[in-house]
Amino acid sequence: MKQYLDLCQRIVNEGVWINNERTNKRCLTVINADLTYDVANHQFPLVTTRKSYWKSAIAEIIGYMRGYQSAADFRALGTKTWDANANLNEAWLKNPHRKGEDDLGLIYGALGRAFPKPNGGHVDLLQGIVDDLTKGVDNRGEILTFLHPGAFDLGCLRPCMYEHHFSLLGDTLYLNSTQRSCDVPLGLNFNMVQVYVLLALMAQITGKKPGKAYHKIVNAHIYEDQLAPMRDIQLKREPFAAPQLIINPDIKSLKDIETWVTLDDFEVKGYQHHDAIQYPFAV
Ligand SMILES: Nc1nc(=O)c2c([nH]1)NC[C@@H]1CN(c3ccc(C(=O)N[C@@H](CCC(=O)O)C(=O)O)cc3)CN21
Ligand SMILES: O=c1ccn([C@H]2C[C@H](O)[C@@H](COP(=O)(O)O)O2)c(=O)[nH]1
Repeated sequence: MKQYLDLCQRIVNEGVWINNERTNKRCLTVINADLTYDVANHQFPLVTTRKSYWKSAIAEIIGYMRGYQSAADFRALGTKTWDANANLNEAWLKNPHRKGEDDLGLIYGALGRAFPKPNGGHVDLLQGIVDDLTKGVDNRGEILTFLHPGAFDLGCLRPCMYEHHFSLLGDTLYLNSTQRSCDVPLGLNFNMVQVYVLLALMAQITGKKPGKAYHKIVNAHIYEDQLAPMRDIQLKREPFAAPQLIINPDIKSLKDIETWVTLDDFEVKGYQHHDAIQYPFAV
């Protein structure tokens, strides 16, 4: 939590105003931030200085692991966070590749679970990583990437957290996640949870111990209409102690995640938080 608040404060203190053409909003921006989550010691990085909708965050990462490409599937799992990008994003609505209501196109897991090969066919990157890690293999390239520059016009949004690199040291699993663009008040509140959960879940289904997760952010920003509530309300609050995330121990394979897992398989204990703050969302 402290590292999150430090980043927010750093943007307020040192950020540079950059005009963003896609959203037509100015963003107070810094370059480069490195966050670390101690998954081994259950340091769940949930924001406490406002109410965080952690179930939505977990629904997103499960949807990515399943290769979802429809906002309707994300809604069925328990989050409406992809509705605006599917159905209100002007550029995407005009894009001839959009297949109608709720279609997101080739985003995130739709690429990571069926990454097109230059010589034809696809590779399921996530399945390959799970198979290797289960056997104790780390080939120094256990990389789940959602980034395919040739597919940018085939999806509603380029992936923000675009790469997850898994590593084994003995039977301890590590994760390095990279994010190119980060909406710190809204997106990061979710992305921290997602990096933590991705390492915890991958360790659980491959029979490894979770170690640390390292989260690299390149462009970290606060949109102009989010600045006042962040600076004058959220940053004035004292954080509470970190809560605990409990994951159903019956989740034992990628198949389980693909077939029966729901948000009821995740529980947060001891979540003390300040009141909700509704931040504007830039489409
Ligand atoms: N501008 C922008 N910021 C983002 O963080 C973002 C995008 N666009 N587009 C793609 C996804 C969608 N994400 C989202 C979308 C909405 C919320 C949001 O509205 N969060 C509210 C309420 C969440 C709820 O009720 O479930 C929040 O207070 O956190 C968060 C992340 C993250 N990503
Ligand atoms: O997981 C996510 C997804 C999206 N975001 C934010 C970062 C930006 O504010 C927008 C994406 O806009 P681009 O113009 O494509 O950079 O969404 C996030 O923080 N986390």
